[in-house]
Amino acid sequence: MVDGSLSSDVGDVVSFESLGVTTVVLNSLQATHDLFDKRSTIYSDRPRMPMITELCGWTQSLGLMHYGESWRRHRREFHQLMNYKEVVNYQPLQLKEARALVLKILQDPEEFPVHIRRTQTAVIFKVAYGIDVRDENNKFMLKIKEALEGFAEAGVPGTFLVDRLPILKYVPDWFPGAAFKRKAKIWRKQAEEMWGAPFEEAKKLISQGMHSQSMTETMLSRIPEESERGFEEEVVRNVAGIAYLAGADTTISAMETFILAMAMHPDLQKRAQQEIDSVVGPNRLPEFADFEQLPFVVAVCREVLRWQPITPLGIVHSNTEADEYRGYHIPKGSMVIGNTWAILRDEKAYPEPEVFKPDRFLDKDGKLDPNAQHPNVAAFGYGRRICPGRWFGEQSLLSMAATALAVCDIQPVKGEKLEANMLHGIVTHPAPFRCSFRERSANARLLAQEE
Ligand code: HEM
Repeated sequence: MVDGSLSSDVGDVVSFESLGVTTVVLNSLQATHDLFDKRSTIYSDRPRMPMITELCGWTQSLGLMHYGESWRRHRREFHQLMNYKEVVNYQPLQLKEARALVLKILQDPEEFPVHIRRTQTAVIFKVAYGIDVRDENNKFMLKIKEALEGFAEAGVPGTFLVDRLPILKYVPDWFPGAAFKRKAKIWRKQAEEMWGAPFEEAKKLISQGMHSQSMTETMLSRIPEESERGFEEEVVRNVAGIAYLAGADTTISAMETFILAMAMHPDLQKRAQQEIDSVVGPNRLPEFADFEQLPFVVAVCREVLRWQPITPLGIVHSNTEADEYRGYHIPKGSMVIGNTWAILRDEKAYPEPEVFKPDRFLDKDGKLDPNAQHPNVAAFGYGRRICPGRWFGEQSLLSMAATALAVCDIQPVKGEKLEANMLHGIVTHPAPFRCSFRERSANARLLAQEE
């Protein structure tokens, strides 16, 4: 194989090599299933990224951890508080914040992306730490912003030579060309503060009895007496921290895409509103128990996740053993990418894939069709690393979407044509767009205010 050159004509598996590292891209559901599910014991690692993990200290991030005992321990702890049964406990908060969100958007429609961000931040901070965070100039938010700037540079494999030549991590800081080590020192300190500050604050509030229930509180209370407290607390800190880092931006993107889709498709929006009106009636707003009778609204949210995948290339996996697949040799430590974009745009599963069409998830009676391919086959990643926050994320999207549909009409700004222009990154967002929000009735607004 030649450096950097594509080496496959098979189509749903592409492999290439660059600077000694093999990258394998899996473009079909079958291929992701074959490797990430059936061979999950060897395809659940993350690639080694010495700059961001070993030097900048992001080893505490569950999303970047190597597959092994520590990852399992963190993942188990996270799952215990975020599994599909437990997330029901967060529904009242999610609904309350969804209602506050539509009111803020109606008051100040131009800033709707800011309000979505603030809402998601508030929800996740409350759930993770029991702390109320309302604006982005809050001390925790500023620390996160600072640390994420470092992450944006150091977390892209290949930006720093040390990712290709890990031995470089041992050169002394003063060595010519070791600017990366001096940068890493600063970013490490920022990352430490980002993970540490809200956790310490939550602990302080707990000890003062001024604290509402949170993941941090529950996890701390479960630490057995006889265990090593320092290590156990570190796990708690890491698990609470990753909830915000992995969960906020992704959910924000989903809600932005929902608004874009509704503004682009007034007919579909009207249908979803009519469904809500007929099931929920004029005297209350949608609640989670209603979703069983709101198949079209649920289908709209599924289509949001499919139409513009939030993580188009997922998060890279790596293999802990050399392997063979469809005639390819996949050396140990390769970068293995599930091409979520290709899977969710597969014409066989999703005819006219570029069209926003919630009906693809419904049967002829308008019910959710169990035979339609659910976007969760790829939207939340794969195998043992599949997103453990997916139930929480789906609940957030459903609650915000249904509340917005019940209370507002979402429309393009007069004279402007909206298109799906996306800004692609690890997390994709719609490029900034404008739209208008009008309250559907004074009564609906009042119901939201009652919260
Ligand atoms: C619509 C929203 C979301 C999307 C599209 C999404 C997507 C993803 C994807 C693609 C991965 C990588 C999976 C893989 O490696 O194959 C992931 C990992 C992860 N997500 Fe999410 N996510 C969302 C919401 C959330 C939320 C709300 C939370 C937390 C409450 C969360 C927590 C995590 C964590 C902790 C990981 C790392 C798992 C690991 O490496 O073992 N995510 N997510």
